[in-house]
Amino acid sequence: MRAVEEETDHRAATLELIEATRELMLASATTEMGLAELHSATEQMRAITAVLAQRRRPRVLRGDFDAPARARAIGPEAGYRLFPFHPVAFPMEMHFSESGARASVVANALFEGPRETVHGGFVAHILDCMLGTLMQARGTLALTASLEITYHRRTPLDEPLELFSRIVEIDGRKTIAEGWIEHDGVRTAEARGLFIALKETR
Ligand SMILES: CCCCCCCCCCCC(=O)SCCNC(=O)CCNC(=O)[C@H](O)C(C)(C)COP(=O)(O)OP(=O)(O)OC[C@H]1O[C@@H](n2cnc3c(N)ncnc32)[C@H](O)[C@@H]1OP(=O)(O)O
Repeated sequence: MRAVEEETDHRAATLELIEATRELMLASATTEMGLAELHSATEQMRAITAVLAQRRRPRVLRGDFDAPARARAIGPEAGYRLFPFHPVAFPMEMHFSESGARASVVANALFEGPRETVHGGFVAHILDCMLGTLMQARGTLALTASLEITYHRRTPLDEPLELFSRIVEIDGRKTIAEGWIEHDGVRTAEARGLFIALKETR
């Protein structure tokens, strides 16, 4: 068990490590260096993995459930970073208003599906995050029961994208939320999700 101060330092250091991991993933996936550099980099990476793997937790660290609600209480100027400890999750920071949420992102080469286009599965991931985290920001522990995605046009890589979500309807445990992605003011994809509030408390 770590002391509180040490725990804070440890989480901050983990955040930096994860950021460096994201940079490494992009550099690895796109490098054009020669054979010698590739072999040497692979050896160095395996050595780092061996050090980190000496002591592991079973799951990835996660943020506090109430953190999005705290950001929403402050207002749109407060940012909430999703899955900051997870190098594979899409990096995004959400801003909440009374009725909805928004975020600005750029998808790099790691998220490519069709050429120059964000993979449809990542589009769904991004939109599910926009809807699910909006639910969380409203203090509701709910899971996605269904998610319908409409791909209107390609969502481009390496371009600024604007993400939006809002609540459409609440009926007891059921909430319908919708979200969409815009590029240059044009909607590329949209989602409509049904969320069911869990009976149990956390
Ligand atoms: C600490 C950090 C934590 C952090 C936690 C952060 C969570 C963020 C979530 C992010 C989003 C995700 O990725 S979520 C992950 C992907 N989703 C999942 O794995 C969910 C898997 N499905 C389930 O677990 C379950 O099916 C639930 C929970 C969705 C619903 O089960 P249930 O609770 O037993 O509810 P049930 O009684 O069946 O249904 C309640 C009402 O909803 C209706 N209903 C249920 N499913 C559907 C459906 N697909 N389409 C239409 N209607 C449906 C029923 O007809 C019923 O209506 P009526 O008879 O009342 O009219």
